[in-house]
Amino acid sequence: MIIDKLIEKVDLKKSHIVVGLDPRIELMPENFISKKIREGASLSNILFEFNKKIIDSVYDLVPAVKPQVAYYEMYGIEGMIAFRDTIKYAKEKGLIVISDVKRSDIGSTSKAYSNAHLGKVLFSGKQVNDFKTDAVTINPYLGSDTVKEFIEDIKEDGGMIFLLVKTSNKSSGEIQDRISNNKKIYEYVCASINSFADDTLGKNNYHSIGAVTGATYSSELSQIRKLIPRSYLLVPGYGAQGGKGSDVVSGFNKDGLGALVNSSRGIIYAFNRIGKNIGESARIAVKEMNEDINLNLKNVNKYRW
Ligand SMILES: O=C(O)c1cc(=O)[nH]c(=O)n1[C@@H]1O[C@H](COP(=O)(O)O)[C@@H](O)[C@H]1O
Repeated sequence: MIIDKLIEKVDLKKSHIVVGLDPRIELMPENFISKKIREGASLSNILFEFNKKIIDSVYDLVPAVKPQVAYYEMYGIEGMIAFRDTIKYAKEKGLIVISDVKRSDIGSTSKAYSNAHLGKVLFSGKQVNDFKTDAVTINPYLGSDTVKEFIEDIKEDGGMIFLLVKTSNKSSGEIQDRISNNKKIYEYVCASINSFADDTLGKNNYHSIGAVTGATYSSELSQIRKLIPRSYLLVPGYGAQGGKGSDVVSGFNKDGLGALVNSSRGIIYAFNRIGKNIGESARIAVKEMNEDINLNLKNVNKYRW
């Protein structure tokens, strides 16, 4: 099961970090782009090579990466080639890949999304789902029938899903914090996560249905941690969105596990702040972030190692 492999890698690397692979041509160093263009590189190759520099510099320090599909879709077919190649390469380097696709639709279409990213699609005896990954993000606000399609695939194949619970953006409260029958809407999502989780418990006592909860809402993070104690939390919002180590510790359990903290821009574009090349800067940024989170976990007696 991916959840157990994930925890194994967290322990091996002593890190709770997910590096977000959100490539944007206009944010990459000009000399990197112009060199690639001179060499005749395709757009997909430029995007992939950028990600490869990051992966090569951090794969021994972190358990997972998270490519957000929008940053590939916006570059058309070339972008999606880079998405496919990035997933494959990250897996080859021993990383867990969380594809941030935020999918969901009516049941039959959810099934197609699930096939695309977690399940199997055969044509003429060959697997053709190029984007097969370890875990995906899901938008649960369409209801349980849409989520169940993904759950069938993870039960069969061992993958993981992370349901959006309390997102990191400014207006996430407009709907997610609304109260109905004395409960916030996101609390209903937590209850549904607990009900979905049967039969997905791994050997480390965490199940395969995780939740996305932003670092930018620290007190909600702490509440959600208690509502879904056996779920792994994916916590974006560290760094570029203002989240700090002290904000994310409430997402962890007493066993020192239970949360993966994502940073994308703060790591992949760290060369702007650190002034070394893309890879070296990303490595320094990851080490700093690891130290920050681990130190804060020590302060609250949740440091595992
Ligand atoms: O599902 C996500 O990962 C996600 C959920 C959320 O509530 N907030 C959030 O920022 N994200 C994603 O996490 C990443 C954050 O990027 P940075 O702000 O650059 O670290 C982006 O890929 C976002 O799409």
